[in-house]
Amino acid sequence: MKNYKVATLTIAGSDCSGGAGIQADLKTFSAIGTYGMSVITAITAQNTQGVFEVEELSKNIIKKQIEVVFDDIEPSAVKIGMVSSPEIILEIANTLKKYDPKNLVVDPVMMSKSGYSLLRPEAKENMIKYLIPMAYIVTPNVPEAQEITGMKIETLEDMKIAGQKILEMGPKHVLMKGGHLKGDAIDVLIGKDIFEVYESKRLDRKNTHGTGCTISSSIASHLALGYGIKESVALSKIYITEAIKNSFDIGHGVGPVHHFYKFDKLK
Ligand SMILES: Nc1ncnc2c1ncn2[C@@H]1O[C@H](COP(=O)(O)OP(=O)(O)O)[C@@H](O)[C@H]1O
Ligand SMILES: Cc1ncc(COP(=O)(O)OP(=O)(O)O)c(N)n1
Repeated sequence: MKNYKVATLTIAGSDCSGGAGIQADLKTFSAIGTYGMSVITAITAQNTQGVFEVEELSKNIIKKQIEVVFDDIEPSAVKIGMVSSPEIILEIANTLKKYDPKNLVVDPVMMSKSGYSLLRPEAKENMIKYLIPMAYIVTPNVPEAQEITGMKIETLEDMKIAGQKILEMGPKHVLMKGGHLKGDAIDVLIGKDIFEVYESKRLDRKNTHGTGCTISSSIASHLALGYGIKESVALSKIYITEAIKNSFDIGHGVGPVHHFYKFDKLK
């Protein structure tokens, strides 16, 4: 099901190497079949080997980008990624409130795989206070869920408990992503009267740059297209698994996942 009249918006940081951030989000929106738009919050200088520098944009230009998009093309889903500072988070939350965005997916990005902090430590509080409660779904990985809840997460049972704690912070749903735990790649969706486990074999692949950005944008796209929450997550789990299976061995570090793997089969 594709519908390029259905618009999706990402509010996130730019990854000049194209594997994560805004670039991954826009590729995913297009691959799933929605019309992608972007509000850039920060420019990162990064590649497959790491993040080398970050420059945040002013809260004024972030606010203005959101306003002009919403005043002209109302997105059917919004995904939030890297938001870096307490001031940027507050500005985004206040601006979005005016538009009551549909299907808000909050990926609480904190650190890149290479270990660079993409969220200032003092911004965590605003993330919990303002963005997480607004979300239709929050998609933390294990280290992020540990930071948000303050609990250690080592098992599937811990993931369920942490997910429940995050749900109590106000979002409608929480997808606990289990890619950082040992064993198979198991994600858990928690909501009111919802408890679903999505399981796939752990793929022995080096090139997984952008997995978190990609699955959250895929969920946003599927919600925008009208799928329900369980189906959106199920289809996105299949999408990320195939994108990892077909990932690119480019660069000298952790290469990116393949957002358009489906189109290879058409050749
Ligand atoms: N090696 C892997 N094999 C299969 N799926 C994976 C692998 N690594 C991560 N995933 C999946 O990719 C998605 C993102 O995973 P995760 O690594 O937990 O988050 P992030 O990319 O935000 O750090 C999840 O659906 C997870 O299960
Ligand atoms: C600009 C930007 N935003 C987010 C991330 C983190 O992306 P993620 O999908 O978690 O992928 P990794 O970087 O962890 O591979 C990022 N790197 N850059």
